[in-house]
Amino acid sequence: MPSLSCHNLLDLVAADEAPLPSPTPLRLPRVMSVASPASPTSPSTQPAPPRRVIVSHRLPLRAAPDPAVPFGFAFSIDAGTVAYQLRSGLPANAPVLHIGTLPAAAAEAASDELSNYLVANFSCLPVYLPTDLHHRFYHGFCKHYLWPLLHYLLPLTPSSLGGLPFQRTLYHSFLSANRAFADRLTEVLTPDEDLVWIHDYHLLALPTFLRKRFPRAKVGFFLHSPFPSSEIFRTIPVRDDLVRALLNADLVGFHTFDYARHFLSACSRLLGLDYQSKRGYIGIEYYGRTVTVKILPVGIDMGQLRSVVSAPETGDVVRQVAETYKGRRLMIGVDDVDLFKGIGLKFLAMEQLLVDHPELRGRAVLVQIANPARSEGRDVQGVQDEAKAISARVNARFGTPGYTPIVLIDGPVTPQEKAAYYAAAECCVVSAVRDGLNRIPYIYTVCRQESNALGEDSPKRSVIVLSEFVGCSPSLSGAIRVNPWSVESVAEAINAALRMPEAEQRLRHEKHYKYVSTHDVAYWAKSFDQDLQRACKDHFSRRHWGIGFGMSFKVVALGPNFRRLSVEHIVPSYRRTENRLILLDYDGTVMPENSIDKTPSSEVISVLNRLCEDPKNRVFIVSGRGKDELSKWFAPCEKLGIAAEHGYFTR
Ligand SMILES: O=P(O)(O)OC[C@H]1O[C@H](O[C@H]2O[C@H](CO)[C@@H](O)[C@H](O)[C@H]2O)[C@H](O)[C@@H](O)[C@@H]1O
Repeated sequence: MPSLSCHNLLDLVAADEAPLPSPTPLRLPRVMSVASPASPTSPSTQPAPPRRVIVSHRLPLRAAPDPAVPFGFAFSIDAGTVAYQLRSGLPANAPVLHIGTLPAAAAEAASDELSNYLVANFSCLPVYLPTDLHHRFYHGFCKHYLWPLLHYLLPLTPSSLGGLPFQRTLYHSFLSANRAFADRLTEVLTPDEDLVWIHDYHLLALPTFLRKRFPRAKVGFFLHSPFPSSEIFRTIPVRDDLVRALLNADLVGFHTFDYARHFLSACSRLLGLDYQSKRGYIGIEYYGRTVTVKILPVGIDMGQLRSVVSAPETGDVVRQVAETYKGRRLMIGVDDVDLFKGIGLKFLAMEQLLVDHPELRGRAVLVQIANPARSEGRDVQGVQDEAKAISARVNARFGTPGYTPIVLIDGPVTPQEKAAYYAAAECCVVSAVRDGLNRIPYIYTVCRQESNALGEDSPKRSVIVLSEFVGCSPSLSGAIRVNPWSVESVAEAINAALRMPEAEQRLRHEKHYKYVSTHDVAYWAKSFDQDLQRACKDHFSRRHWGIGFGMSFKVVALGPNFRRLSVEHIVPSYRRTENRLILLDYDGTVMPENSIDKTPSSEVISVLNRLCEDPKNRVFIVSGRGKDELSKWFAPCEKLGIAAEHGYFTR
């Protein structure tokens, strides 16, 4: 029976954590009129659209140390983050509030004054996590357990490179951090108005904490990482908690059909839940709520990228790069340094290319830009060491004076320099062994199209060699798809790319550009935002009951006419009624769920017979149990109807 659950039980998960410093309640109005900096002010007669609360692990901020300014850091918006870019798809006059942690460098600056300053100037409300908790949450549970696992890396041995085995204490840190986000939201949320959009796997548990406090809150969640096959996901010791947490959102978004499919199969296999597809929407029925599943990959910020590509300094670098690699076949790769980007495999493919195609020696060049590592540990060091070792070996084997086949750039590279390399390269190689989406091929396509640095009239063309294990693969049908684990196939794909006739390159490029430029980040955000509103439209007409303890908390949503049965209601109705149909489930209804002897007691038989004696009654037992067992048990109740095996047999 639904009951209001104890408020404190969810907090028990943090029992073995040092208590979080109790946040001084922030003096912020629940509804704030902080509009997006880019937004025009709404006309005073029109009510502002609901506020959008964007929750991500990190705030979309940069922080440059500067002792001369208040708080010791010069803060600015980090326009390269999806959390910021998505604003372009939200209604222009909708207030926006970001919630997340400070940039790592500025963590020590935490204070209430800073919070007020960041809200007033950037619409960013920081979540302050104690350093140790933040470290165990992010570098411990997130980066060394959950993230590798979502990318199909099982921690087979305690010393596995990259993935650590599940540790309950780290999981508790993860929950504590998620709870701290919920605490912050609780201070400022207007639950019946605001639309909350949570981002990525770091905050997978947040919907449960939030739903517990605000049963009617409008909550969307987008997973930027892959959702792996349920065979992988079900190895997580707390798998049910995490699936239930996602189901506490109203809308759950994925980049690809496959990720959504794996999620649906995890719901089915772990919780026995089914889904329905109606009018293009996938819905999972969960305790009276319908959780909508959305499939739409993130896009890029076209306006921002265009301004980088068209900057005069970018044009200068494009010409320099073109000059440096004149007469060569230039390819580009840009990857974060982590286990899944397959940089080492890419370099091996480059070596294989030069072995198999001597005519490309002295000509083919791969410029590989390594973005700074986002994580720490032996795994990241291992990737860096391996990349350096393989490139050094290939360069020693095939390099000649003035010719270096693999140019590894692992120092800082400005967005303009990156754009210039993309614009100058005739092919882009992405060989990640697993990646949620990977927007590099999108950025490459746009840079090739929009740069005019090598002459206005030069025809636009590009070729992409793309791993089939990354999320953008299904949307780039003109790419040469490869299995990155097969070094020979990648080498052959690169060779095919370099030999592709220009006309074909142009056709493929056009197709990609058309897709990328129309499915940009604004398109994605707008679509998610609209679907979130649609998914929450019934919230007001339903009544909500919280049930379950800790991470298994969920909300039961009931229609307005739904009443809890009570003896006071039933008896007068029963007496008034002339013709009654009484359908009784067996296990858990007629007999207690936990009774060891499942045979109906003599009391049950007698009550059923008394009900059946009344000529106004028709009484049925409806059960999944077999017909033989039920007919034997209820032989003494001759007038009782039986629907056995979920109605397949009736008596
Ligand atoms: O390293 P983290 O702080 O844990 O963040 C994980 C990654 O987040 C971003 O990538 C993810 O979102 C991208 C856009 O949806 C998607 O292309 C990518 O596949 C996802 O992994 C960020 O861009 C990465 O650098 C982070 O590693």
